[in-house]
Amino acid sequence: MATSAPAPTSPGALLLKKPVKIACIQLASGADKAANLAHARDKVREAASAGAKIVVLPECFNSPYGCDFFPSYAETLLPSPPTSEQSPSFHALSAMARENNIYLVGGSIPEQAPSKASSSSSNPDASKTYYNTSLTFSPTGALLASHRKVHLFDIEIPGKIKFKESDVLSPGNKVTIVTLPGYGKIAVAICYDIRFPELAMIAARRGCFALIYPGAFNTTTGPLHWRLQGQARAMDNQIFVALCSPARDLSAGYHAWGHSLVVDPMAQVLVEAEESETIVYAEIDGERIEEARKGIPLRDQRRFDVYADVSQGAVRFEENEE
Ligand SMILES: O=C(O)CCC(=O)C(=O)O
Repeated sequence: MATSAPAPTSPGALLLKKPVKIACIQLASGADKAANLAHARDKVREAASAGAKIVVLPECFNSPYGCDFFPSYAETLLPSPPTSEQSPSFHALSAMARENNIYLVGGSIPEQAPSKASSSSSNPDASKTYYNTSLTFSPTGALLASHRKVHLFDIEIPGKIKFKESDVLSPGNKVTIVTLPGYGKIAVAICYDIRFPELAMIAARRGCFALIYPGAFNTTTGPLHWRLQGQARAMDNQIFVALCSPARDLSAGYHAWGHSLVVDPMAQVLVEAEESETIVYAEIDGERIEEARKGIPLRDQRRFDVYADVSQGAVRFEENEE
């Protein structure tokens, strides 16, 4: 992993080299992992048949969402590639990307890795570290990038919602920028990561054309902040933003907000789902980024003599080669 980055893309270059159709699959999943993977495969095929070349799945698409579920659904991803016993989801996602000739941002799955801490504890789970991890695959089925959720979802709004991912999960430690050959760069982060504008700003200043967040907001914070966060990250960075949620399942312990959406660089919502299973599509075009940046030229007006440029300095990031 690098701790500094190449110079940001120069103004004027088209960050998205050609228009592309993006799809967010608002997937209904349940407790049966194999069934979830099979269902995801059908829906990815449907999205690709409709012409999408970048397809996004939701956070924890192969399991119910909740701290109690992470250990039992977790898969081993390293060393990469894992065997199909270690990670059926890795192989299913790779096949979905390859079969449909698409870029696939594979939502997220619980990952388990050997713990760096001593395994002498009597608690068997103390020998493992768990992450909430998103895998992105190329149209050949090759893994392009892996993002471990950096900001864990630890909140308590009395009487409404309490969630503490850090009871079970460990945080990732980098910004993830993925080059999609033929198109340009996207950034991938997961759900609560969207609340930290620094991460989005770093990715945007490194030349991404879109920020992609598999997420699973809930029925308390969803109506308050989901769309607002998507529009805010788009507005601040003059970039496309896609948020992909699971469908809402009122029989599950966690009620996802749904409302998967795509926002343009002027912060206009191009498409937004309701709460049930669906696929939302948007045609996105790099000219829209240039238009937004020409009209409101934030990129030339920044005052790094007054405040720091968060995209420079001690930034931990990972970027694949084109
Ligand atoms: O930020 C929020 O309100 C929700 C975040 C969340 O659900 C998550 O990180 O999975």
